[in-house]
Amino acid sequence: MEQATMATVSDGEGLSSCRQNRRQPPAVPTGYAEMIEAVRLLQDRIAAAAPDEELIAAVTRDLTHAAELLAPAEREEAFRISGFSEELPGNGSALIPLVWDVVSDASVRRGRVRFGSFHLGENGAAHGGTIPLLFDEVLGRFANSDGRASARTAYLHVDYRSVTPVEKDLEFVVRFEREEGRKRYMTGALRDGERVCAEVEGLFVQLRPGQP
Ligand SMILES: CCCCC/C=C\C/C=C\C/C=C\C/C=C\CCCC(=O)SCCNC(=O)CCNC(=O)[C@H](O)C(C)(C)COP(=O)(O)OP(=O)(O)OC[C@H]1O[C@@H](n2cnc3c(N)ncnc32)[C@H](O)[C@@H]1OP(=O)(O)O
Repeated sequence: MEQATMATVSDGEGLSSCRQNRRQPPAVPTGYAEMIEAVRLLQDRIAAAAPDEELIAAVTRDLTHAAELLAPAEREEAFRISGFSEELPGNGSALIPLVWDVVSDASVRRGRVRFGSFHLGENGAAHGGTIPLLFDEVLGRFANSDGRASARTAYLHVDYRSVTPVEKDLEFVVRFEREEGRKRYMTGALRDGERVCAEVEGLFVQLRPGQP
């Protein structure tokens, strides 16, 4: 059975140390990645469809059946897989736009991302709320990397420079700018080829002991 581990960590200021829960990466069962991929495909197909009543009834029946199948497998957060497994594309979350080909050194992380029809706002452009969602995920993971104690997003400042197309492979770059005590400053950009779609600046603050 999986267990959250306790790690001794610095508070970043060298004044004291604290212990915070760090969950172990979950074991990923065979076929799990394919299940999440099927959810992504479903989200995109529903977003892109204008189904007739007969099709709506059939899809609703099958989705309800799938939800019933999953109900007995529900677990406490510490034992869940979706969104927590770095070995899965998009960390196994169907909410976050699909992220892959991530390469990183200590200060720069790059990767590719694709927004689907599920993330459409209008006129082929991604919904404005999905871009901070991507940035929170990729900046947040970088801010929490290399065994650092858990940090939460204090702010994300997003500049929308040009439209972000859905159903197209894009590139992102994230920089770990600096750490000041508990504060971790990050920047990033999302690009469609040479064109900058959005830029971000984010602050992540390390949690104090016992802080929820
Ligand atoms: C979706 C949940 C994810 C949870 C992640 C948690 C742990 C991560 C563990 C593993 C991670 C693996 C992957 C992570 C992937 C994605 C990460 C996503 C992260 C999130 O998506 S997380 C959800 C959204 N997030 C919140 O739900 C935060 C709500 N909020 C608070 O929990 C507090 O607000 C907090 C903790 C932020 C600070 O509160 P606090 O009491 O601990 O600290 P305090 O206020 O003393 O600030 C200390 C110094 O930061 C400066 N400071 C603070 N806030 C500032 C601001 N907004 N602007 C400018 N400066 C600011 C102060 O000015 C002071 O600066 P100075 O020391 O220089 O005076």
